[in-house]
Amino acid sequence: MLEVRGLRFSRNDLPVFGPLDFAVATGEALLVQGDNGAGKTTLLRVLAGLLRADAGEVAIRGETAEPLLRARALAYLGHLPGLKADLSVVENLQHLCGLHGQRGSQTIEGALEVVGLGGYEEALSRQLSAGQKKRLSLARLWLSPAPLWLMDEPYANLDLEGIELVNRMVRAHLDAGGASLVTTHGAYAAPPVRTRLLVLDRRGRDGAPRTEG
Ligand SMILES: Nc1ncnc2c1ncn2[C@@H]1O[C@H](COP(=O)(O)OP(=O)(O)OP(=O)(O)O)[C@@H](O)[C@H]1O
Repeated sequence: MLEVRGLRFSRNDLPVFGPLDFAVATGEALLVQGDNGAGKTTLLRVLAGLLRADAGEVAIRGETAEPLLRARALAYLGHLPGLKADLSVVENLQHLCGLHGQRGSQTIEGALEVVGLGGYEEALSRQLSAGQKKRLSLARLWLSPAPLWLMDEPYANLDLEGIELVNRMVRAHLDAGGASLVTTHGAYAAPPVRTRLLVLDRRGRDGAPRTEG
């Protein structure tokens, strides 16, 4: 699904990560681990095409990841929910599905039930708690037609049931032929699925990242 070769990123001439080489197959999750500041978010933002790498190649299903292909193939769940505060829960999902597309087999109402937000359809997103906002972002991911999920700390702000929800969603997505990258600094759970491990490490900045799995 995803193949990365020699991927390197620096800020103000200071290396953040890389060069990194890794691959994620269909049906697999890649767990990206590292301490605060190790570069996990930066890596996901580079893969999503939101930041430009200094060097390296990213291929999706064997094709160079040009912007249009990234837009079709990747769904990014970031730290910030990217919601419109004055739109309702349903309106937010309609807006996001308009921008990013929608899986034919899913409805907005169904996705809200999946993430435990049934009954909140008309609530404004600014009225939601942090965990409920995360659940709304997860509903957006659930509706996305993209096969590769980039999930930045998906467990943050979630209660135990929410952690189980993320695990169920990742498992279902992989079973349906998807793949996923999940960052964690280790304080949260990890999906109990077939998982590769990529450890980003501040020592990686001198060119020695550890890749396992
Ligand atoms: N917008 C920015 N401008 C300048 N430096 C940044 C910016 N965002 C991140 N950094 C720096 O880049 C490095 C990697 O940050 P990144 O957010 O990728 O780490 P992380 O592994 O996701 O951390 P955390 O676990 O705290 O979320 C850090 O040293 C951080 O200070």
